Amino acid sequence: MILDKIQKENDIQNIEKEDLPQLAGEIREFLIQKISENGGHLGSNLGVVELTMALHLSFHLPEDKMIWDVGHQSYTHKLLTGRRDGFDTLRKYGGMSGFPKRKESPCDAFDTGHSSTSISAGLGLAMASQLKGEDNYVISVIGDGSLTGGMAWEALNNASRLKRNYIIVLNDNNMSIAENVGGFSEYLNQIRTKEGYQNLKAGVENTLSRLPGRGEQLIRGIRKTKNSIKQFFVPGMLFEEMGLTYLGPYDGHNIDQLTRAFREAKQVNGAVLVHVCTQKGQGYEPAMRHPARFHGAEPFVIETGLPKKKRVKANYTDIFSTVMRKMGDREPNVVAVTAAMPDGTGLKRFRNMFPDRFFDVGIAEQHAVTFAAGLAAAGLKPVVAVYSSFLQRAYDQVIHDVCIQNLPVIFAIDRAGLVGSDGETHQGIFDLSYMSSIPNMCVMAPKNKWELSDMMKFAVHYDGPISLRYPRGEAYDGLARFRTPIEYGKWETIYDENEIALLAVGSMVKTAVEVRDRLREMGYGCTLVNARFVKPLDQEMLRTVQSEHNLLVTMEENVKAGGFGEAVLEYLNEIKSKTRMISIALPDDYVEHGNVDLLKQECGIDAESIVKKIVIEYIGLTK
Ligand SMILES: Cc1ncc(C[n+]2csc(CCOP(=O)(O)OP(=O)(O)O)c2C)c(N)n1
Ligand SMILES: CC(=O)[C@@H](O)[C@H](O)COP(=O)(O)O
Ligand SMILES: [Mg+2]
Repeated sequence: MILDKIQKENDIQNIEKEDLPQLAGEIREFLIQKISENGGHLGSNLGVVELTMALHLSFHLPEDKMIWDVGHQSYTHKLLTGRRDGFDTLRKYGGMSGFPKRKESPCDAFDTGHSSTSISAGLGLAMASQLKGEDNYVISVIGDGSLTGGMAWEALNNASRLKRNYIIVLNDNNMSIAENVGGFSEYLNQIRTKEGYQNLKAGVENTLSRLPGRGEQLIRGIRKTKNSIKQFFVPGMLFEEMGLTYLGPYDGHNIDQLTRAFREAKQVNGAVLVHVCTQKGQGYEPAMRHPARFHGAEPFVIETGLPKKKRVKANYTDIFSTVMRKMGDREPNVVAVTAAMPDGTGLKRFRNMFPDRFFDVGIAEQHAVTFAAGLAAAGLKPVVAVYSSFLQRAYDQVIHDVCIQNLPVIFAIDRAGLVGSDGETHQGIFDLSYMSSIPNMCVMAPKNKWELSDMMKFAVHYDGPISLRYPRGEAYDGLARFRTPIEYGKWETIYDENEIALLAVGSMVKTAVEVRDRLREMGYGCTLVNARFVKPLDQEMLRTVQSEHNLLVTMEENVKAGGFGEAVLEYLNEIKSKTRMISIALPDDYVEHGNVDLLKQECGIDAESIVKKIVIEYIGLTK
């Protein structure tokens, strides 16, 4: 196998040119095999095999710096930098990350995970090299989807300042996770297809030739000053006018063409954009046919492309999806907004039924929030469905555009809590803190699948900003008989006893049920409160509960700092409570990738760890 010859970075440069296509084939086979076992981002990785090979043939690592936007497509890069064995533990606890990590390899120049950061980071690295007088190359690889993010354009706007070489590779596969959206995407689309380009060219020439007197002259002038009219009228024009050099478009599966392009790009003094066209899922039929499903795949059967495990129970996203569909029927003012995640957030069904009331704004969380604020200011009821970690981007928009004006925007925050194999960048562990810190924001979390539906119904009639968070994965279907109506700022008592009171938020109610069962087996009386509202707190209930128990235990799947436990503690302090409290929450740290149950154990928020902690504390209290 040619792949066996790749033991470390730059080894690819010793492979014979005629063996490169075979190497590409072996890499694809390897990736399909490993991702079918462990899950991972298949489509994007299959799409960039030749592009990554060409980059590694053209640059020298780790001196040259490659930054992978989002980083979900960095698997071939990992393979070519000596991390083949890591694929056995891909995205597992303690194993290799699915994203670039500086701590994993000196060849990973910058950590990524959230989109549209690579140009800013690359520009920073290039500018630093310029200041230090270094002569290495810096390359940012960004997808067409990630180029819908405003941050990428903020960086491009700055790139013309650079006086040394800096290469931006636009990997254009005409897809985000779902179809890419927006004007720029359509522009690329037109250029990419030969027909589109020909039409554009003909159109431009036509228009110019109709200009009285000077049209023909203008066309001749353009042809003279640029080596072809194509170069002038492709997106290059846009980039060139921004002070960048544009090269392309190139066939992203042709290693020869790509290496020649990079040779040319290296000659440019300043920022240069190399436009490369690839096919998502290249080389694996099911991934080419279903790019969204194979963007991030669960383990699957290679022959059929079908998932290895059949999902039996509904997850929270499914429940949200159904609620939205029904709400769309009943509430004509409800509109839905997503930042490039119609599949992941479950809005696809709403989109299909109410296309005019559905907005995919691209990977643009900040814009999504302010856009929703605009919709709300005009009397509509926008639901922004967004992953917890991606909403971090729009903190100021939530404050400045939604909450100061007290606008009725609903934030449906999916993937809130530990998400598992995507790791640090994607864990949704801050939203309770950042949403509760904002005046006017109401913060809720459902205990089970029915409560998510009830909360959405409550939210749609609530006149102000409101957020509800729910975790990735299977929806809890326990505690079905506890379905008291949602009342603003009121918690729900599920079990009422003495001694210890568990005050649990959202996903932690399920854990609290288990904790309570174990404590009761040990002979402790245990109250269980579903703290539905994190903000406002149910102060009335809290006052009563603290007076009737010896120990309060708050439980949340969120970092401790600024979370539910701190809010409760603050109130207890305010009323000069003497009742002892334990806060079960995530540590002041980033949580790496791995199985969620394992991560919970590591973080001490699983039932067993909680019981141990409570018992030690309680025995100490009652001695
Ligand atoms: C801020 C942010 N929002 C959403 C996502 C989820 N996300 C990951 S990859 C992706 C699509 C990226 O499209 P593109 O850059 O074209 O890469 P491709 O998958 O096509 O290779 C999205 C929306 C993210 N990682 N970061
Ligand atoms: C790379 C990225 O940001 C997404 O593809 C993310 O991995 C999706 O996560 P889910 O699998 O939870 O939808
Ligand atoms: Mg893309």
